[in-house]
Amino acid sequence: MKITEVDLSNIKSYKQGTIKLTEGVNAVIGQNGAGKSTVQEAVGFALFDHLRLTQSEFVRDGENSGKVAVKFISNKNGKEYTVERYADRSIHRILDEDGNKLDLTDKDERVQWLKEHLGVPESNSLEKLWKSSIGVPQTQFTNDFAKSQSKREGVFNPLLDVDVYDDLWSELKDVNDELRKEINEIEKDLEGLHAQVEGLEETREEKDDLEDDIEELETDLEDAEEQLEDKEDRLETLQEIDDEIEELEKKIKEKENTIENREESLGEAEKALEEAEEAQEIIDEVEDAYEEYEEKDEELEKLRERKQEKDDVEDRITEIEKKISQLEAKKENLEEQVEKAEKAQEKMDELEDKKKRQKELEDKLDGIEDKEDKIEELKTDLEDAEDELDELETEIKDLEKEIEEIKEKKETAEKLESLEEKEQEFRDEKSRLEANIDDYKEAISILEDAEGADCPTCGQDLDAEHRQKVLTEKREEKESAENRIQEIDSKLEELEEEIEEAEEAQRQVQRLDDLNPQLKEKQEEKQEQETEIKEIKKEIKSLEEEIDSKDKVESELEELDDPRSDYKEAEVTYQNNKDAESGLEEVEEELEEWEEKKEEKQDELDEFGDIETKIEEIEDRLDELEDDHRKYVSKEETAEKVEERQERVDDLEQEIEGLESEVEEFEDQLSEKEEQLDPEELEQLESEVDDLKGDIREYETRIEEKEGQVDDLEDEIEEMEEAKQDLEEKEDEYTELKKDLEYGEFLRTKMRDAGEQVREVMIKKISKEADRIYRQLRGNPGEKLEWRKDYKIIVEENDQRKPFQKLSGGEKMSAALAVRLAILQLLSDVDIVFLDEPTTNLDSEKKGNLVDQIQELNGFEQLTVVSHDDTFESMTEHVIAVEKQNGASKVVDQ
Ligand SMILES: Nc1ncnc2c1ncn2[C@@H]1O[C@H](COP(=O)(O)OP(=O)(O)OP(=O)(O)O)[C@@H](O)[C@H]1O
Ligand SMILES: [Zn+2]
Repeated sequence: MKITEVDLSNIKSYKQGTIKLTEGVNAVIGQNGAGKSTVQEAVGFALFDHLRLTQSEFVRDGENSGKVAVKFISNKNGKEYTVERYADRSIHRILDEDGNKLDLTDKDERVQWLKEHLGVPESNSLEKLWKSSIGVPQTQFTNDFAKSQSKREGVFNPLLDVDVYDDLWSELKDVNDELRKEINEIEKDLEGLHAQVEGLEETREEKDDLEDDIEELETDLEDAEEQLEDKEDRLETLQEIDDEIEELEKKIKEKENTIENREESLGEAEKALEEAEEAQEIIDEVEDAYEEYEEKDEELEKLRERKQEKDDVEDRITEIEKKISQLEAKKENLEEQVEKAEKAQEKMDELEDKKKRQKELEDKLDGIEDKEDKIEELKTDLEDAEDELDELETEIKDLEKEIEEIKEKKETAEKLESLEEKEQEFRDEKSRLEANIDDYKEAISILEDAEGADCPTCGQDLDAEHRQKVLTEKREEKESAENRIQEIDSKLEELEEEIEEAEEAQRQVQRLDDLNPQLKEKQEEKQEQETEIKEIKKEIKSLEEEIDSKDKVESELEELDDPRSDYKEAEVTYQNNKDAESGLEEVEEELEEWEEKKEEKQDELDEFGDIETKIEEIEDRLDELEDDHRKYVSKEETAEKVEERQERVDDLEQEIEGLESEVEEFEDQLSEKEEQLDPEELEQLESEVDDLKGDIREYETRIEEKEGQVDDLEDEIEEMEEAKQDLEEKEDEYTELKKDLEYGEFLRTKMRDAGEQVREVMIKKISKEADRIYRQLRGNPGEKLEWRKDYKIIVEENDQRKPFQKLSGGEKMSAALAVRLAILQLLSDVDIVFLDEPTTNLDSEKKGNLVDQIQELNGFEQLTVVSHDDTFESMTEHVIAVEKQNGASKVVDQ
């Protein structure tokens, strides 16, 4: 097996890095902190399921997750696979050469697959093998050997696979203990079963005895039953005769009862007959009185009906009278209303003219008041118009004044042209003078120059005198020109002012073209305004004349004293009462009708006459007749029954006769039967039958009792027989278990011994190989290494034995390395190893030995050294240099 590539993304200091590894020795070289150990850690994480840190710590700071991908060649089939594992994400998968994901359903399957393809024995754990041999972390390398014995066992026992035996030994204890427990339980069961089976024979005998008793009892029972049958036959015959006698006696008694009953009825019937005959006699006496009473009673009935009719008529008359008095009240009320309406109408007629006059006057007054308002309005208008006129007059005056002033400026304005001409003349003169001054200056400067040849004025030779003369001349001329310019300038200043004034005057004069028409317009407006004022005044005057009559109108109105209101009041009264007249006629008609009705009813009432006296008379007569009438009524019914009651008496006498002859006949039959029966024999038989029945009942109960006992015993026997069967089975099982336990104990001892033996053999082999490697590393044939069965390392040098703790740092490193390499070679098919800083504490000679030795170690396909020591750089085939640049690890050389 060999790893070909380790690919890191966002792992620890790596953003992205790919480390290619080859067969043989690889050296990952770099400064402290460059990112070397990370490569080894990544392999442990992906292939061996081991990470010293938490996954989050493994992820590059600031990232959410990181990824490791390790490519390797399988031990099993030589194919290349890629194992991908993410830190901080639960993805762990294996891809084949074509990048297809292998179908491994869970962690167990994945671990199984990895073990097969990495060459790790099934019974070893990936993680433990990695930690103890393949990729031992730097800190752990020598430490494991310096630990206490039990800690050492914890590390190395599982590796040597001897735990299996120990596990078996302790598991077998559980099995044996379980067997012992079962044996104990069975022993207890057996004890119980023995006790149960003990009484079986005795119980069987008891049951047989009971069955004999039952047989005897059954024979006795049969005898008794036969006797009983005979006796009962005879008893039956006798009892039949006895029953017949009893029957006859009963019949006789019944008939005699009936006779007694009928005789009683006969007595009652005779009494009733007598009563009926007495009643008939009374009726005959009071018959006449009864008939008169009935007649008079009927008459009274009729009279009372009549009297009711009369009362109804009287009630009706009272009602009519009530109606009449209501109508009369209504009539009176209406008459009052009619009078009110008539009076109101008269008043309205009376006020009609005055009302009209009031209206006329009021209209007139309204007109006058409107005119007064109009005058007020006109007066305001007049004031406004006068104000406006004043304003116009002022404006006209102002305009006239302005025009006058402008006219005065006309002269000044007309001077402008000549002033401007004058100005131009001065300016021309000034510029001529300025040109002259320039000429003078030139001449003066020529003259002042001593070398000058000719005179600039006359052209003759310049002697000193001439020069002085001309110079003075020129200077004077220049000065006078300059003076003249000054003069001109002051004149020009004055002129300038005058021109300005003239220009201003000219502007004013031009305005006259506007001002004159303005003045004319205002004057016209003034004239219009004056006409308007005159008209307004005229109108006011005419209106004031028209309103002179106001006082007269007002005093007439006051005198009238508002006839319209009185008229209105009368009108309202008339409206409210005007319908009363027609209402009154109706009421009068109605009243007449009711009076007629009353008269009719009164006639009707008179026709009835004096019913009341007649009723009183009849009532007196009825009082007299009442006693006899009552007697008749009370006896009438009884009297009618005489014939019927006579018949009843005759019937009863005949029936009694018949019954008496029947009784005689039954008595004859009875004495015949009594001769056939002996009462003593009957009594005897009855008591014998009773006794026999008692005997039979007793036999039956005793048999039942015994049978119950037999049933109980049978159940008991069955149970015991079952227990006996159980007992036999349990005894077989017991023997079997005892044998198993013996074998278990045997196996257990053997296991313990075997584990120990296997371990010793393995450690001896490893120790021998480690000794070889150690000597090679140290390069000193005098040193010897022994790895003892308690996993202690002892080094012997020149017959001096040194335990691990006493070794120097370099010796410790070499010794630990030797043992670990030996373990790997002998215990697994894994032929790769990572060594993190193996040269720590070694001097340069030992370093050289180590490097040589590592090169030559046989049995390893791939060996990767992680180191900051550059000794490896010169000595190994494949060097991978790792460096940190800007906080990220980089593979710089490989
Ligand atoms: N999660 C992380 N993110 C970024 N950097 C990290 C993270 N964890 C550790 N490091 C840094 O990564 C760098 C590389 O660590 P590594 O253990 O690989 O160093 P090394 O090269 O083996 O050094 P030494 O020789 O000292 O053991 C260290 O500087 C470490 O501080
Ligand atoms: Zn001159």
